[in-house]
Amino acid sequence: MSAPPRVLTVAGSDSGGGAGIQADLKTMLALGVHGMSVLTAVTAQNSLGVQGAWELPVEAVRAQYRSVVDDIGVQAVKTGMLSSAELVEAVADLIAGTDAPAVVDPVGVSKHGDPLLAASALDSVRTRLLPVATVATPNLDEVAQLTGVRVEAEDDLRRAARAVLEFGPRWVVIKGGHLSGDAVDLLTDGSEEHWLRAPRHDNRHTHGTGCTLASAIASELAKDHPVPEAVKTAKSYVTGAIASGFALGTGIGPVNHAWNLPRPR
Ligand SMILES: Nc1ncnc2c1ncn2[C@@H]1O[C@H](COP(=O)(O)OP(=O)(O)O)[C@@H](O)[C@H]1O
Ligand SMILES: Cc1ncc(COP(=O)(O)OP(=O)(O)O)c(N)n1
Repeated sequence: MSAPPRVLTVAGSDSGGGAGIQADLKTMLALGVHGMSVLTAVTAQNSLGVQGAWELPVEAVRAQYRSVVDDIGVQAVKTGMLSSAELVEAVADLIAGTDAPAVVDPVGVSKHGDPLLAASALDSVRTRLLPVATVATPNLDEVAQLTGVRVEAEDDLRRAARAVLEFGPRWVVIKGGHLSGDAVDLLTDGSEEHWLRAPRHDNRHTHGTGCTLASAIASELAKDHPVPEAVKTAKSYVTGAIASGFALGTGIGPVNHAWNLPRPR
């Protein structure tokens, strides 16, 4: 049996299993690729928010990355919570030396408003990480933090995309998940535009949406699909996962990563 495409997530752990490394690996399994992980931080997290976060030393992050890439190899990399400027810069350098597409989810804060990136790391995201991204996937809060552009309506998405592209990613997906009405995202490389529209599901259990979309894009890129096709497939996957997100704990439950499998939960 031949090996499936290999995808590496460089991200933090969510003890509740809805976002972070756990969401990434579940997404990768559901989309038929071999998921691997470089842990950057550990969070104590549940349906109510983040109760604590601890960063790993930069040498532990580098060592995990080298172990995976030098022996097993990767067809795509995805980044999530990177926590500090030092980790952002180390990961940007590692990606720059890897011959594989990189999906950068510039995670800033969790859905509950808990910070997952130090304010002092924003400049490193702009100048070191975004330039090595094949696809960057900021949400509207991250767009505002990184560029100062405030998106209040679908009409603002194009301006937001241009502002992010100034930092050098090849493509950007501006996620309109925090607007009202249809869930509309804009994918563009500055010349092509793809508007990705899905019905908004009135389901409060949406923990992990951003991690899931970015990991799904990385999984499809690892299968050698072009960026627009990869993002469209990823959008359909995350939409299905949101439609069947379920209650866990007393707060916001996770999306359902298994919704597309032969025996969904
Ligand atoms: N209620 C919803 N119904 C359908 N799609 C949604 C909903 N909320 C978010 N999305 C979609 O989920 C993906 C992740 O977006 P978003 O939730 O904004 O990311 P993040 O988790 O980084 O804040 C996007 O494709 C967005 O359009
Ligand atoms: C460890 C960790 N990484 C990333 C996030 C943010 O995940 P996201 O998919 O944006 O989902 P929400 O937190 O917004 O529901 C996280 N919470 N934890």
